[in-house]
Amino acid sequence: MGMRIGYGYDSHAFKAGVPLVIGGLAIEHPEGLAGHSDGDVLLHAITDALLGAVSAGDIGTFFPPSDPRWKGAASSVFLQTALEEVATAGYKIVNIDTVLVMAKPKIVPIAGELRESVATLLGVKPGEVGIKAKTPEGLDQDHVAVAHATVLLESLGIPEPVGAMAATAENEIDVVVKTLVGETRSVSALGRKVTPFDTDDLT
Ligand SMILES: C[C@@](CO)(OP(=O)(O)O)[C@H](O)COP(=O)(O)OP(=O)(O)OC[C@H]1O[C@@H](n2ccc(N)nc2=O)[C@H](O)[C@@H]1O
Repeated sequence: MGMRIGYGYDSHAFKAGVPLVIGGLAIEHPEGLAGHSDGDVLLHAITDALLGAVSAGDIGTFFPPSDPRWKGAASSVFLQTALEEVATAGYKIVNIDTVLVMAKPKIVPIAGELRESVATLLGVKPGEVGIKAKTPEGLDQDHVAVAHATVLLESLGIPEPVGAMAATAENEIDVVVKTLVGETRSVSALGRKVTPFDTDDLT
């Protein structure tokens, strides 16, 4: 059972007159996050963490900021694509952890709702999502929202392709038959050389 780790990061500037959406949740605030899409900094970081975990590129390679199709797009669309990449690679989410760096709004009072929203979008349990926040102290970045995300994946344990399994089984049956009829076995099922068994060794 293989495991893989992914990390994602994003930043967006605050802008007046734009709705604030974080983790798929609409939040009451005088400013929102400027972006080509809905500016959901948290979902963008999570999307990149998922894509990175399966070495599938990044959000910008799938959804270029230059492409007018993604203007004002809901970031759940990007997340959905990343989830499909994870499933196609044969993995599922174990847990995810995030850090939001922003002066305002305060995240702790809405962390429970954020966790529920992100968990629903990811198809995991709220207890498998971490939501934390930091004030950008000493960074002079009060006009910016930053998000970091890490994700742990585990293999779904999808068996080998049927053809390969059949070939292995055929090889193993061949070895068993040859052993039963007394033919000298010189190659194992895995193709490694095996020292021929000599009955004289028993005497
Ligand atoms: C979600 C979207 C929807 O259009 O827009 P926003 O809402 O953030 O504006 C985009 O996917 C948001 O893509 P994002 O990846 O954050 O944008 P950028 O940072 O500008 O990177 C765009 C592309 O350029 C690549 N890139 C970026 C910087 C750099 N020095 N070298 C690069 O090769 C990135 O890997 C990415 O593939």
